Amino acid sequence: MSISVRDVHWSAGGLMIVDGISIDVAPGKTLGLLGPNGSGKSSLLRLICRLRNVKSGVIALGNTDIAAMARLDIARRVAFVEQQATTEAQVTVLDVVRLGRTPHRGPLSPWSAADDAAVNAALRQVGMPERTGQLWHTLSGGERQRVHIARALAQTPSELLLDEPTNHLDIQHQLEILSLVARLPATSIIALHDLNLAAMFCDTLAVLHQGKVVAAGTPEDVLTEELIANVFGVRAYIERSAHHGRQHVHYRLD
Ligand SMILES: Nc1ncnc2c1ncn2[C@@H]1O[C@H](COP(=O)(O)OP(=O)(O)OP(=O)(O)O)[C@@H](O)[C@H]1O
Repeated sequence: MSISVRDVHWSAGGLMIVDGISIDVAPGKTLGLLGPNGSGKSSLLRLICRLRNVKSGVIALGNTDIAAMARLDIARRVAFVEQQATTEAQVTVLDVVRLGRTPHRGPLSPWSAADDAAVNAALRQVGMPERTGQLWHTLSGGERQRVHIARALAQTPSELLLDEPTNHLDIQHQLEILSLVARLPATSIIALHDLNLAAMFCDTLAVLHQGKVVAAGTPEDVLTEELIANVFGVRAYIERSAHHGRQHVHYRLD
């Protein structure tokens, strides 16, 4: 496995927020992390890149327990696009995306052609190659989100963690970003609220509820009317899309 989470617990404020979670993501695959607000998705992503330390259990990248890895080695392979990530105001798009190269450069090493290539490729992938000189604070919400994704791509990660990356994006860019992530050679975990986009673009899904995994597997196995009722409290009708062949959720108001 590329990412392996084994019986991980994490608590804060006297509450067990990640409560015995186990998930695996095979190399190059995309896992969609679903669950209601407050179910523990962001907390789990922070544990996987060791922004937080597990209380118990093991998180491994490849065969290596991240608790035994140097922070720089984690940063060289794992990129994280956080929800509502902030960036200092007086920087340009190019400055932000260049930050993605930081883990790969020594304190004295000059900026290289490889760094340039990674930054330019990342800007192209999110459709922002013409915006390099624009100041961060003048960008729209969706443009900021795409620049943060470009920063993560410039890091050339082998594991990519995205916390609600479609926030603020118009539908065209939601589809483009998710299809880009699904095609990348990196192993990805994407926290998502849109069940239909998750079914379209993810190889597997894991559904969290109150800090536990309550369903995991292919979108077809996971997205059932019963699960949606039990976890999200919503009535739904599910069919296989005649257009893309994946599960499609229709929400019911009756
Ligand atoms: N440091 C902390 N101290 C106290 N409670 C915390 C802390 N971090 C997270 N929580 C709580 O843990 C729960 C899970 O939060 P988390 O952000 O992981 O949920 P989420 O599934 O990502 O939610 P959303 O879909 O709303 O983004 C929430 O109830 C949150 O208030």
